[in-house]
Amino acid sequence: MDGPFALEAKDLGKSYRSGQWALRHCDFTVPAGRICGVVGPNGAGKSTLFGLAARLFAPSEGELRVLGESVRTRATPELRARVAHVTQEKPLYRTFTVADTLRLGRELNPNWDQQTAQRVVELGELSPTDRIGALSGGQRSRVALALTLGKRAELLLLDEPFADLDPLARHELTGILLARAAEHGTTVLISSHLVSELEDVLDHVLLVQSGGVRLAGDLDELLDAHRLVSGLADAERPAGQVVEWRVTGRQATGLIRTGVPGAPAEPLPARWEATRPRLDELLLAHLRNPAGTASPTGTGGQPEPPAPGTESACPDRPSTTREAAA
Ligand SMILES: Nc1ncnc2c1ncn2[C@@H]1O[C@H](COP(=O)(O)OP(=O)(O)OP(=O)(O)O)[C@@H](O)[C@H]1O
Repeated sequence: MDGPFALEAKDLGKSYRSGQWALRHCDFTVPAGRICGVVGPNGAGKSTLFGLAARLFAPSEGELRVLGESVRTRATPELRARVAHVTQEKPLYRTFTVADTLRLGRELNPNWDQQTAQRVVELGELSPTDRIGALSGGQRSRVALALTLGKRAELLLLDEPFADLDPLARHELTGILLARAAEHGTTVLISSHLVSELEDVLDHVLLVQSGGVRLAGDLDELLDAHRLVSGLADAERPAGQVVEWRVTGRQATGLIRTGVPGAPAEPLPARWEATRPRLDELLLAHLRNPAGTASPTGTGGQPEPPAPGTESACPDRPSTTREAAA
């Protein structure tokens, strides 16, 4: 897909002082105006990616362009105003009141949207005189989101923004976020472990695993390019790249990448059933099979599926056979 891109990474890598690479050889793009989920296990490199995009630190190798500008260029106040970042820690001044905090937001941000910021705190029934230090974790998250939305930035980097919010608050704040993003064409990168809650929210996905980008692309195209299949284990298998394969008794099930996203899938052999996976099914199958062949950009070859009968590599499923194409 052509630009404009909100993010463009080429061979991006970041190592910390310990020498450990948190991200390495990452190539991906996120088109402007997308709501992009950044998902992956603990320690995968998601927060590091947000930190690079927010210019908290520089890449150790490769390049990352944010809203068309290299993150290696000096961060001017204008560039800073275009990006809002909520870190997992959501740092706020504990001695400030809610009103002080919003006032600071207004003074620091030329495009400040007081109405939206105030609405976010009022919906949480926070009083302007409440001290930040006396708020619960979820209430502090709400104030941090109020500051972020009030900034009216072009790119929102939200690292686990809803982690300590109750389901009602998550639902309500997601609604405000989406409405604001749709109205202003804002690009949103949002990391979360609550994948099933995100399916209706996202239109783009980055799956980060072990410091690499495992999958990246338009959500519908990625889902269209995969099929959950089930059939008899000894029958001719459907064509496609095997992401995950399980045999239980005579029954086989698996996740298969059927081809180029958007291209019609090949017809199934007789006696196989196929369904489009949900987002959580797609991601979990890829995550459970880190040696899988899925290419990071959303296309891939179609090697022969592996032969059935391989011993399970999954310690919690001893009676199940599971294979990932190498
Ligand atoms: N300041 C740091 N110094 C050294 N290593 C770090 C630092 N921050 C992160 N790392 C390492 O970089 C890797 C990626 O960490 P990161 O915080 O980006 O993961 P994450 O995907 O955000 O994880 P989580 O889902 O747990 O928040 C981890 O191995 C982590 O130990």
